[in-house]
Amino acid sequence: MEQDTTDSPRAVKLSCRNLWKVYGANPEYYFDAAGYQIDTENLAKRMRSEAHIPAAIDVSFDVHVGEIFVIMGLSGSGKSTVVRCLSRLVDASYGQVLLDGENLLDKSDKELIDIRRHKMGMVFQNFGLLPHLTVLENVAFPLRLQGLSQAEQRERAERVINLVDLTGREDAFPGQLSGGQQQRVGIARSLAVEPDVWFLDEPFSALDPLIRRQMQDEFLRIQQVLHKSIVFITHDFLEALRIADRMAIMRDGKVVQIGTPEDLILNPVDDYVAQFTSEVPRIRVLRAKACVVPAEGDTSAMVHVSGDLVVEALISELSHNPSGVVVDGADGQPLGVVTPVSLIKTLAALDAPQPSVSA
Ligand SMILES: Nc1ncnc2c1ncn2[C@@H]1O[C@H](COP(=O)(O)OP(=O)(O)OP(=O)(O)O)[C@@H](O)[C@H]1O
Repeated sequence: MEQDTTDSPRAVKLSCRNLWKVYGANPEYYFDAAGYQIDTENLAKRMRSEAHIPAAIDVSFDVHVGEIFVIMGLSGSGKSTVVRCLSRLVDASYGQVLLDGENLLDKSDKELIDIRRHKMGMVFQNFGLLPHLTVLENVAFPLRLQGLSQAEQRERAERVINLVDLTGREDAFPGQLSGGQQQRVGIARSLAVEPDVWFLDEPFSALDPLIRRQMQDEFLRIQQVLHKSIVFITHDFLEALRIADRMAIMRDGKVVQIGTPEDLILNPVDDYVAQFTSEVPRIRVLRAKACVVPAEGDTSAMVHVSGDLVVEALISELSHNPSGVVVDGADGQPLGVVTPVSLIKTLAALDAPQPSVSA
């Protein structure tokens, strides 16, 4: 059962409601105007037994304005299917995809082309550049489809090429660029249309680790400037941890948990989620407020730290203040204290061994 462990009041940009994508000869058979009559689990089971593949099963989540929403899951869990349904590159079998409150599944092909050209940006793992066009021409390509004048195409393309730090390479062909540079062109091209929502399907996974990290930094820098509403697929929890505001974990077509990376690490709903987060150093995620114990005795001489301080930095504070620190909440009121011993106990409890996932 999907669980959203966050409670964010931010405005919703894109909403996915009870979305199903079923591959097979006759997916419509399972749904009527009133929806479906049997429970989700049994319906998916029945589809599988009747030579259909339920690739997305009753998927629901919201992407807030300006948010980076990450989807993770093992191979075949349905991540790409969901994102393709959101952009209607494939048609969902059932459910709703609301962009600014309007259901994309009700739109005509013509309306959709327009929405995709003006409101959506997409970046894929294999870059998808046109080899016979230069960097400038590749980036300007969607603007040509929009019917912008040559001058406007050039002005906008140059602006986004500058944004991804490729100024000076406008006349190069994709084959003359490194993988990282090619993906920068892909990013620039998807941003040229000034999209409202931005879909990125494992955009950095073909890059080697060092370049990948640089591209993540670049991506975060661009997002700080542009504040797009983003759906980002990755296999890599450390990547998710760096970039996600919130994330969904998928398994066998279903969303099993939605939350901040910190929520997922600290409160995984099951072993599958716990397994994804097991490689993450807890001290980079855990915050002081999650480690407090009640104060005993006089704390007036103790240093105060913010409840949002990550434990990595808290350890450094404790090395200078071995009797402990007072941890304050967002309102400035003390939540409790952390001592070296209480912190070791908290971390030891979190690092208890997790059972492995087989899927
Ligand atoms: N065109 C298709 N026809 C039939 N089955 C499909 C089709 N596309 C995807 N599937 C199936 O749907 C399921 C979900 O696939 P999907 O590509 O969405 O997974 P994924 O989580 O994105 O995987 P990966 O991480 O390997 O890209 C898989 O079982 C896949 O075989």
